[in-house]
Amino acid sequence: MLKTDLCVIGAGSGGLSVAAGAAQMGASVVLIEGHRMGGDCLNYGCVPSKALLAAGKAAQAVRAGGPGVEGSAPSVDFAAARRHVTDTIAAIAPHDSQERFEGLGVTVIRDWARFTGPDTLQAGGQTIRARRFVIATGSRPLVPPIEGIDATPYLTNETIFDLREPPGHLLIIGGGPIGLEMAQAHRRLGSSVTVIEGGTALGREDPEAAALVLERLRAEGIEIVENTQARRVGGRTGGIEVEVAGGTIFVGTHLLVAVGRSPALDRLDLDRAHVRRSETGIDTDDNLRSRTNRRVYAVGDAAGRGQFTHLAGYHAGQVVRSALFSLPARVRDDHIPRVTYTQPELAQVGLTESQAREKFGGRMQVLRVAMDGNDRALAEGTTRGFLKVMEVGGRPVGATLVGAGAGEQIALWSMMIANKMKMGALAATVMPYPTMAELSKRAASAYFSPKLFDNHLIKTVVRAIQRWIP
Ligand SMILES: Cc1cc2nc3c(=O)[nH]c(=O)nc-3n(C[C@H](O)[C@H](O)[C@H](O)COP(=O)(O)OP(=O)(O)OC[C@H]3O[C@@H](n4cnc5c(N)ncnc54)[C@H](O)[C@@H]3O)c2cc1C
Ligand SMILES: NC(=O)c1ccc[n+]([C@@H]2O[C@H](COP(=O)([O-])OP(=O)(O)OC[C@H]3O[C@@H](n4cnc5c(N)ncnc54)[C@H](O)[C@@H]3O)[C@@H](O)[C@H]2O)c1
Repeated sequence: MLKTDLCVIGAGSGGLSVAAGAAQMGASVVLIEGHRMGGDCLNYGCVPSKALLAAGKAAQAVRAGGPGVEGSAPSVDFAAARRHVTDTIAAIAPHDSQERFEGLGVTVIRDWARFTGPDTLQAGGQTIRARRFVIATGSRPLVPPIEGIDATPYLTNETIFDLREPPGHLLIIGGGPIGLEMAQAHRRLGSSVTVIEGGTALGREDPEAAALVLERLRAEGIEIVENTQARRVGGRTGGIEVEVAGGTIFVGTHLLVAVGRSPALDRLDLDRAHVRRSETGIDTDDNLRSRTNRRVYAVGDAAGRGQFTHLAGYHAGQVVRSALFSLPARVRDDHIPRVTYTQPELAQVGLTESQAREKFGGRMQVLRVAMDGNDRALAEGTTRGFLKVMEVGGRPVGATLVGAGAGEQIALWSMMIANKMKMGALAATVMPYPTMAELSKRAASAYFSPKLFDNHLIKTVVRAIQRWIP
């Protein structure tokens, strides 16, 4: 019997952050991982996908050329691109390793954990009794019950990065962030790509911003069919068929299934711990605490409140605060950004325009700045894109950015919204010239300009003062 203050199940983005934080603050911590340290983000998610996208971006830069440089067909070394993926994972892995966590004083057990009671679980041949448990087991690719799927070879995010040869023609079911990031990376590295999307591709995003991304993907030669449900799949690697509603058959060499993810909870024997599930994950209150077993918390994808590494990290901070200090930790979600790392990038924080309109009606105004008015964008030749800021009562309630560097620039709006800052804070900030960051400053100017420049009273006062001063 191992007794501990905190037992964390899952060593991915959320679990590792909880374990590191709690151990460094003096709690005894047991961390249990059934598969790879680092979880999905490091091994099968964010890291390999961004590394492959970077390789695709390099190929595209050659293909497209640039100011004064004519484009030419790139010579793509797929094995080298794949090496970049594994090297990037290897470079980050020590940070998430068993050795590092043991160095922090954490007891690491490599096994699948399952509850045996409300305050006990079993892993690695041991029973662990803990004051508090944190379920950080992440999510798994959802495989829809499409006819023929069991008999057809398909890839998911867990296997696509293992391909040794570029797919000749990659068929992708699902036009969400996974589907589209993989579509662009593979297209740029030389594959033909068809995306089959049941609804609207990037359907959660601002439609105007999503349209810019889709336009670019299509211009690069990716076939994207929307409002088309995959109904049946068949064939074998090299000759895969996807039949859609209406009877059309798409033919390719490989199939990627990217239709969403479901929480990984089935191995846990939750019933034994009296931990109830919700539709999307563990049923938790605003402290991320199970409503049915107060010893148990959930973070990250397992909490069913969104699927992002930075969200898992935010959850971890809140849980450490609550579990170690018994402080209330109401989680928010209005300040959590998200970025789709296609080129152009699409970034969102807070409410989209339509959500803000629905919530605030006429009290909300949209401040819009186009990238083609930004001097740096003109110099770089990256003028497609825009920033939209949804403002209510002098404060941003949402921001949408599409274009080069959108993921970096959204950070400013995340800070504004997280800290409920007013537009004046941005107006008082001096941005270096020429940078894309000036785009955000322009949004603040767009807010203040009418108040200053279209104001009859100000004009009258200025004229009066000018008449009086020597
Ligand atoms: C292709 C792809 C690209 C992505 N890109 C991004 C991105 O760019 N930015 C971003 O923010 N997010 C991205 N995500 C999402 C991100 O990867 C997840 O939101 C994040 O990994 C969630 O962290 P987590 O700690 O909840 O779960 P995970 O990182 O999945 O970790 C859970 C861990 O728990 C272990 N586990 C499960 N059950 C048990 C058990 N019973 N006992 C012991 N161990 C167990 C698993 O083996 C796993 O290691 C991407 C996801 C995918 C699939
Ligand atoms: N850049 C990032 O931060 C990033 C990147 C990748 C993944 N993620 C996370 O992972 C999550 C999962 O991503 P995802 O793209 O798998 O899921 P998703 O839910 O975002 O998109 C899946 C898409 O598949 C479509 N679909 C479902 N069934 C279908 C069918 N039978 N035929 C055709 N289309 C069908 C849906 O309409 C939807 O548009 C994301 O929501 C995100 O939180 C984040």
